[in-house]
Amino acid sequence: MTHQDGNVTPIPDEVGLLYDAVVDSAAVTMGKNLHFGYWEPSDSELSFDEATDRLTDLLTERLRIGPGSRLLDIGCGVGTPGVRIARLSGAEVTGISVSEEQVKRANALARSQSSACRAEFHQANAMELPFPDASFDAAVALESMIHMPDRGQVLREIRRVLRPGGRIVLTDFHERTPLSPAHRAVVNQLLQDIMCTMVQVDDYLRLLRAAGFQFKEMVDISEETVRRTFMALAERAAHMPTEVLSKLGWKSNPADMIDISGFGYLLVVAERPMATG
Ligand SMILES: C[S@@+](CC[C@H](N)C(=O)[O-])C[C@H]1O[C@@H](n2cnc3c(N)ncnc32)[C@H](O)[C@@H]1O
Repeated sequence: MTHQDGNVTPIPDEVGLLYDAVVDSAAVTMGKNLHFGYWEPSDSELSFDEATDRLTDLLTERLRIGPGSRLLDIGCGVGTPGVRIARLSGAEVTGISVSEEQVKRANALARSQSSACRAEFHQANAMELPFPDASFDAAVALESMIHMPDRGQVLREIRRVLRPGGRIVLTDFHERTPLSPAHRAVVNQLLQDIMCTMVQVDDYLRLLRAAGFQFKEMVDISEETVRRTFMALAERAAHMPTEVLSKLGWKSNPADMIDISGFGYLLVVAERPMATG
């Protein structure tokens, strides 16, 4: 469905088919992590792949998990972040994605690790999580909320499957400053290409409260993520064989996003309150 602002509501089955279709070309463009990189000003030498792992670690620090914890990874991609978190934290990770192909690759990656690394992946829709109440200690949604048709519904589902005191740590795209009509057209094309939407800067406080979460932290990490990620993607796209590029089906060009400062990237942390209700 196309809205007045040009945004299109993603349909989970279609998002899954999109990721199935681009699984190989996305690996060439994005690498093994399907998310933005994170660079501090002092990290000028960090490669895109290192910077995407850095973003995973930034979220992991906030999850407060360790050996014996159970983590739900919502929108697990090809398993790179989930396996990394399992390996480095000792937590037991259950990941879900709507893409069957991604889940196959994620489970193959998990099997290639030592038996001390406990991670498994399933095809499932975050709008209806197939898990019992209070069955996880924490949840992470690394750049998957962007694809959800209803963020409020997903947050309610996450709250349900978290134990009291459990944390959700997520990232999302947001409109950081009002976009000019020309910039909005470029951003909307990108959002349509990858079947996602972005939020307004104050949406999360309302969404979290309505889902019964206690707000903990919200950081705008656009400065550390957006510009350099689009520079890296533009650089890769410029050297990519045309058949790989055409498989991705992008009408947008990452180079056009580099100077759009109104497109932002948010890190959000919330907790299911201890008192249940
Ligand atoms: C941008 S990728 C991020 C993947 C992974 N978190 C990473 O950082 O590498 C978005 C992921 O969200 C998943 N996803 C999108 N909509 C979903 C839904 N409704 N339920 C579960 N997963 C979903 C996609 O299949 C994909 O794995």
